[in-house]
Amino acid sequence: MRLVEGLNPKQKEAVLQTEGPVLILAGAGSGKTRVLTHRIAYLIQEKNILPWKILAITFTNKAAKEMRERVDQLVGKGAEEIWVSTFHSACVKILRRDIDKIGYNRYFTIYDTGDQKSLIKECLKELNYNEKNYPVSYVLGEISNQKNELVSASDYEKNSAGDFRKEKLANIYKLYQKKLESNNALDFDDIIFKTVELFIYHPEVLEYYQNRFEYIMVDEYQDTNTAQYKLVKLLASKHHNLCVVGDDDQSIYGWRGANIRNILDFEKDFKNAKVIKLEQNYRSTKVILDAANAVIKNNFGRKSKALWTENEQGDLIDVRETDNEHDEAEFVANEIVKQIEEEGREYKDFAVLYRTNAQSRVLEEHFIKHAIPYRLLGGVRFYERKEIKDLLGYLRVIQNPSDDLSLKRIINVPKRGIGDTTIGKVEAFASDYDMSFFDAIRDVEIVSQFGRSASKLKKFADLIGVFQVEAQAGSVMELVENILERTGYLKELENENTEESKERIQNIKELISKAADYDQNAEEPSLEGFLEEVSLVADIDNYNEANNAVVLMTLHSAKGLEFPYVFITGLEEGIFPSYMSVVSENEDAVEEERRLCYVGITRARQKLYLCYAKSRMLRGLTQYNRCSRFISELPKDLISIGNKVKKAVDPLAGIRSRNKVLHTYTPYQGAVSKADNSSSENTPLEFECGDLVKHIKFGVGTVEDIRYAGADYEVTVTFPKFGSKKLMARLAKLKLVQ
Ligand SMILES: Nc1ncnc2c1ncn2[C@@H]1O[C@H](COP(=O)(O)OP(=O)(O)OP(=O)(O)O)[C@@H](O)[C@H]1O
Ligand SMILES: [Mg+2]
Repeated sequence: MRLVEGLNPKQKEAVLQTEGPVLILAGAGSGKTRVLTHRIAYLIQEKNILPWKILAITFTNKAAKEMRERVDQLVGKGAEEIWVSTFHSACVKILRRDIDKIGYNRYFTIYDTGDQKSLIKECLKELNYNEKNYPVSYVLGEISNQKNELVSASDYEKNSAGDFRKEKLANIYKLYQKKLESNNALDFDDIIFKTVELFIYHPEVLEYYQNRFEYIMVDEYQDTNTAQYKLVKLLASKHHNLCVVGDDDQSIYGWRGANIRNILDFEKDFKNAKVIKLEQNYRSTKVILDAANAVIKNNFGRKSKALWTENEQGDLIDVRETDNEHDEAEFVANEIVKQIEEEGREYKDFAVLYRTNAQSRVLEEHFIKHAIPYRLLGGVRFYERKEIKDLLGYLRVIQNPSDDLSLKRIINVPKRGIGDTTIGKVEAFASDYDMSFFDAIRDVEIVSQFGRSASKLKKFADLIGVFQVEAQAGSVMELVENILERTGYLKELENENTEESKERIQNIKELISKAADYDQNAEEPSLEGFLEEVSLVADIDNYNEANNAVVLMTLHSAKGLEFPYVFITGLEEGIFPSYMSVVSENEDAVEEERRLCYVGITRARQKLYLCYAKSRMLRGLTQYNRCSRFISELPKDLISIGNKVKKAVDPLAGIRSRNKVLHTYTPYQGAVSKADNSSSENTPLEFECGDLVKHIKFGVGTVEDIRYAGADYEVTVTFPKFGSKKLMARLAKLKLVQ
């Protein structure tokens, strides 16, 4: 059988065991993803299962695409009919068919974080709550947690009775949800939540999919949250042919609600589950694998696994200490150049990983200096740029005129003389009569009440009406070009003729080519399909292996990928493991960081570099951190300490002792006026507005305001549990949190 050739006996067993629940629990690089691909091919080719009866869930769209290509290679045609997608894409497909049953219509918009924030701000304003007491990101995080746990706004309200703060949060959650509904919009968490809701309230819909998906497979199962788990359970409860693969040691999304229990309790939840362990690693050298095992061994409460490999011993792990982040970046750049020149490597063989996106800037600078081509995943995303969001705003309104949020974004962009007062009036009217903004301005009689603005509103509504007709014709690219021209958006940017406007025009061109690309390649191109694709792209989806460039990304993004050479940078206490995990003294948080480290190490096939800097300037603050505990957990015989490491500090000595993070003070440049500063000998504070600080009793909070007050500063801090507090900075011993 060609399909199982080249698989080891355990992998073969996992492919052949097609019936009933199966858990493939295995360490990194043991071929889990490969097994899934072969399993799909086997089902189609050997078991004659129709491709459209198979559902495979992957973690990124990129992984989905790759899996489809691999299946294509293995079985030839038919692969396009398999549902291989992320949780979100699969659910959007399901919702587009039946969401009208739960009070939305199928042209719903998907809101990103920026949209969500705007909506929360509207809610706070309407409820008359102070943003300082209810910081937007905090509120959103809280709502997201609830949705991931399948707690609806009304359930949350019931649970919060008697708790003043929770009651307020419940009010925000309720209003936020009401607004989403009236805008016919879903946020990211809703996509899963609403699908589960649809299945529960409309068993006939569930039954349709239960019958359809005879075989279900889920990759990276350790990172599913409660809502996703419930979804899978519902879908699989008829045929029970559910195969999940995962590695508890690679669970790195606890902070996003992922529940490691889902994998550990699989055998309890699915009776007669067959558990298959894969123990041979095909990816990495012995040295790299031993290092990964040595680090993860320090976590408690894991299912023990013995990962081994037949691969060669390989190079020792290169541990580098540098003086600062620039030396670190310089080392990485030089090493890449050296490997390329001396070993005949290619740029795409290298990945540089870090804990937070902010660390990429210095690396980029040095790569540019050395003319090293690189691709950066993360940072400010293309679709979050103003001009792109404006254009998408138009597209969204054309597609879903109930989307008040997008409509308000574009109604006066470019300027067409519709001011805030008019917008306020229309909004009040629409809300009184429970209609959408667009319905109000589309109605001639209603519009006539708005005096001088009436004709402008009408003209705008007509323009959208024309675009709606044009959208039916199908070409998204033409629609985008028409919008740019007829609204005068492009002309305005051209007239501006600044560096910034030129860059915006470039971005717009990029959007046009994306639309063209979509028109050509989509099976059935439509505006709705284009918007969906745009909303669901993850950073990692933009990573293209064919590009010969070094890739820079966070450790989180690197999950599931592999590279011959891997650098992990910033291995310092307070950076990685993160400051929050170190100061919280919460062992679970440190263990999650350690799993992230395990993920990072196991991305490497041939050679691994671990870098740390004695000092690092990050977000305007210089820090002196000790070398990460993860380095000290490596056996000495696996590492070589490179030349640049100053032997004066033995990186392996005393690291396990409690680590201290030192910060140098940077002058505070916020609310204090110059006069105040010059008249004072006061030492500046180590934090400024927007920073996180820690208070012994209240915990971690956000600095909202700082005022100079004689020998000290009066600082206003909002704490998630305690609300807003005014504190004297030194007296209260506020400490900066990274
Ligand atoms: N039986 C095998 N023979 C040869 N190569 C294999 C075999 N099984 C897997 N590999 C290779 O090993 C590497 C790792 O496989 P894969 O990505 O499927 O592992 P994984 O368990 O999904 O890893 P991760 O935990 O990082 O997601 C890939 O390059 C794959 O092609
Ligand atoms: Mg995998």
